[in-house]
Amino acid sequence: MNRPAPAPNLAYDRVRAVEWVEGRIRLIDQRVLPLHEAYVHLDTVEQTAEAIRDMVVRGAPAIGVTAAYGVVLAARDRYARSAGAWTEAIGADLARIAAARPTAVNLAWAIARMRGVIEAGIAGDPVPRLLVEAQRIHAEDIAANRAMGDHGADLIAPGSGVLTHCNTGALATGGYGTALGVIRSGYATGKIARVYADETRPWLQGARLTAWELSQEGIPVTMIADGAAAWLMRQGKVQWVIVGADRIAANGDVANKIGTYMTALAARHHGLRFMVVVPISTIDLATPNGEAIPIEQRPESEVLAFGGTRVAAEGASAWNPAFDITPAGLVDALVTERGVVLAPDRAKIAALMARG
Ligand SMILES: CSC[C@@H](O)[C@@H](O)C(=O)COP(=O)(O)O
Repeated sequence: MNRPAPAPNLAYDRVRAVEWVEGRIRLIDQRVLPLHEAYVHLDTVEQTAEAIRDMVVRGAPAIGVTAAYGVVLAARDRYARSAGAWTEAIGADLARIAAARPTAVNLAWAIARMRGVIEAGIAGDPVPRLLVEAQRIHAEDIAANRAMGDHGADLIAPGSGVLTHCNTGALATGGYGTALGVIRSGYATGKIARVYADETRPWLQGARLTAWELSQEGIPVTMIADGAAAWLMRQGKVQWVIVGADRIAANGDVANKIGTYMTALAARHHGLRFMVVVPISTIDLATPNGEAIPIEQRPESEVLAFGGTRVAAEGASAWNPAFDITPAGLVDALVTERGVVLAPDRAKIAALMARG
């Protein structure tokens, strides 16, 4: 049951989480979607780091793309101040952007790639060369997402139901999406009949962002409270859980949005399959296992309050890790632009990365 090719005005073509527009970074403000479609413009490194930290832009690949454009802003400023000393001075700016959020390795990966271009030597004004590199990173991410969409959809039997967590779509990437890219491709080819989305407390990336992206394209999406996931599985409504990741360690352990681990546990208990969809830039061979992945702790207020109003009883405190670690043993398929790794482990991941 093949569905018609997607219309060009679909959400993933229209929506760009991050764009370079007339010498500035333009971000769609993900804090206020879907109620408002507002944009934030960035001119400086400080603004770039703040926008990443404050979740104006979020999602590992989108953070990486934003960081790359942030390096262009930094170079413009440093070069204008000192054409002779900008390459040393920019080091502090790179460190500042890299420190904005610790878990998504795409941030450090994009900055390292931009640093490589600087260290290779740029004669004269660095902006044109660095902008080309940032735009390459952006375009490569979109192409990777398209390839992952096809690889992941191939694994799914026609007419399946799937559960996803957080937002991994056009908003979280350069465009199209990782796990949501597989869902887009799977829906277009009749593999996926129904999508369930965890609301994803406390930021509600599922309810606000995933539901917004899918409903604009006419892909049926049913929201569930995060705590309903195991019971949904028990009813036989889903055959796959499909998620993205912020970092994959060398042994295949997966850091992703808090709540991912419990869906993986529940999937294994119910005999369902668990798919993790990432670009190669999310795999970090320098991190040996999940225990070595830094987990961002976010403010208590995100859990204690809702929409700025305190909902937890006075006197309660909150523990608010933004991510958790799913052990590699719970992952059935790791999907990348280079192809699929079933039951990923250290040796298979090393082989995937060596393929280049
Ligand atoms: C393609 S996005 C993969 C992950 O970055 C995504 O699942 C996620 O956990 C995002 O967390 P967020 O805190 O919204 O940046």
